[in-house]
Amino acid sequence: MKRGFLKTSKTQARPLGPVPAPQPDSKTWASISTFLSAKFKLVRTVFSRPEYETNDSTILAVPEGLKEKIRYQECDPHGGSTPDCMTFTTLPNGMEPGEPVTECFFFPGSKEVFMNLRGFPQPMVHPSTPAFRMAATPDKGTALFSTRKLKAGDHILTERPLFVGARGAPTEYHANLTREQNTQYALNTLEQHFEISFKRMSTESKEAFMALANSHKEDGSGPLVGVVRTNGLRLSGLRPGVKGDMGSYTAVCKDISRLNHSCSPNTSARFDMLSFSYQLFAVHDIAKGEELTYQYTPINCSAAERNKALVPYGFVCACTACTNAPTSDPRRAAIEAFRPVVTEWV
Ligand SMILES: C[S@@+](CC[C@H](N)C(=O)[O-])C[C@H]1O[C@@H](n2cnc3c(N)ncnc32)[C@H](O)[C@@H]1O
Repeated sequence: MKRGFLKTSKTQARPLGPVPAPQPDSKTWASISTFLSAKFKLVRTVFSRPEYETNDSTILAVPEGLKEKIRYQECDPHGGSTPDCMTFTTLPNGMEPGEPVTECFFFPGSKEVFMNLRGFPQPMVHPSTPAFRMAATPDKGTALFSTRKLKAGDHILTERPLFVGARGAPTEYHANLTREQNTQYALNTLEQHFEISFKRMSTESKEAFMALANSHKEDGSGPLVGVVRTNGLRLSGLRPGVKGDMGSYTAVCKDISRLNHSCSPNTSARFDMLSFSYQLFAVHDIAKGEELTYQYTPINCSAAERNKALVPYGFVCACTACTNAPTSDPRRAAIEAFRPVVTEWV
């Protein structure tokens, strides 16, 4: 899960929020909205991605973000696409009214990954007995709890995401703006793209989406970008020919996104392509009533490194591995040292 942000003094000191000029002149905004609603406008753009993965509270997009050039053609904000166009679409297609569907904001080629899957879409497979409930905690907001004793490997829940989208939107890079201003500009553009997907959601999905936590209220993120950054699970491998970070999307779920972080999580999620849904499994035996947890960051590093990575989520982890770092850190370092050997053999 790539998540949220921050109320640290460091962050608040960062001059991102009221940046003077990425609210460019009205002419520039007009050109963005023209771009979004354009039918035939051919715009050469650069891909500048707000840097979600930084381990500090800085969000940087450009100029390092000039990683990819996209050509837009006949972009239809109401859905549909051409082969080289960003796509706003609803998946799976052909669902009965009321069945869960996902609003998607895709790069070229991702929708086709699903449409070309033999047998797509398949029905979602749910666990035989419900295994979780959502409840408030005293100190960690809303959380999920097990409603029965679970064994490692047990299926806890299945759900289709509310939203799956690119983690950054193609934006124009303005040489006359500062790095921070371009970052803000990229965030604003991303918000506009997410708005298109949001408007396509059912009322129920909109309510569920906006009810999710937002730890990005003070860093220049718009309300939709804030929710996505706080709650998105990384979803990789959906961009043919694009590897690594640039090939991954973010997925926001009504229930799974309520899982709080632990450095010793007791669940793991997998995305099932054919049913376009996440399935959550227990990775340890779990007692009835125990909180279900998930890892937001890599966990085989030191407590200090983990908590640095968690800064964007706006909390300090108080799990036992963090509170017993002198004991836990060497153990995790030993596991990490051993891991490449295991990987080689499996
Ligand atoms: C994806 S949401 C998880 C669900 C969230 N608790 C809610 O109320 O919807 C991420 C946010 O939950 C909170 N959170 C998650 N794990 C936490 C933890 N271990 N300790 C304290 N707060 C946590 C943080 O506010 C974080 O930004």
